[in-house]
Amino acid sequence: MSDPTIKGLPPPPTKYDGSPFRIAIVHARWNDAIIKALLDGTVKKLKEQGVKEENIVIKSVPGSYELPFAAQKLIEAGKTQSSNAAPSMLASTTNLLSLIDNNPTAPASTTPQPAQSSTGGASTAPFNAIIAIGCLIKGSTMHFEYICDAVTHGLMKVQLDSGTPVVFGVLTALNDDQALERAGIGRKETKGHNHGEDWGLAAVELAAQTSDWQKGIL
Ligand SMILES: Nc1c(NC[C@H](O)[C@H](O)[C@H](O)CO)[nH]c(=O)[nH]c1=O
Ligand SMILES: CC(=O)[C@@H](O)COP(=O)(O)O
Repeated sequence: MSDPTIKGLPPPPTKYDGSPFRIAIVHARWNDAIIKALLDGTVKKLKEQGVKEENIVIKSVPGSYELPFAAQKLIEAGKTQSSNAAPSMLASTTNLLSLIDNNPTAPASTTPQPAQSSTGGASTAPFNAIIAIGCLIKGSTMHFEYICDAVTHGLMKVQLDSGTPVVFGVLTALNDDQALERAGIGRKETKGHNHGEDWGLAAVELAAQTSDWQKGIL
């Protein structure tokens, strides 16, 4: 492996508070010993930065090729949940008019509920970031190259089209040891570095920065 004093992700310039955010992780199940280590590293870092466990949604798909589609659908599902949790403005307006008519039988006003329930339960806000986790290991055909290319471009397209950050958590390893070392479970003494930790950091940073940028805060 290359010199760790040169290559790698330095600590973030700002310690971001993850507590307001809702993160979805979608992981492939191929090469599951490596996936499990990556997933553990990702969740550990998310929690270290304050993301609440109830606001971390974890879903799985068979393989990495399914990650872009799943990421797209999870983003849509998060937005659907959010709109379902906030009663429509029409319903609120109707109730307001009923109250003006002094109609005692009118239903109570349906003030839109906050995304975070009053009991502090799981948020129903749209996801602030998606982390797509997979592990592709080169075999003896070109299958590896085609999936790597499709998944990489697919995940990038999902994030640019949706405006929701999608962290690229896909290992593209030429052999087992490369994958094991990048999951921090290498067979050599050093064991390597768990890239899942980097992905958890990236997700909270992009969630925080995107939240500011959407409000015009630079
Ligand atoms: N060989 C690997 C795969 N292959 C499966 C595909 O990702 C996909 O699930 C299948 O072609 C059905 O659409 N997936 C990985 O994640 N890792 C591999 O090494
Ligand atoms: C990444 C893959 O699809 C690869 O593991 C499949 O192996 P093979 O090319 O030997 O079929």
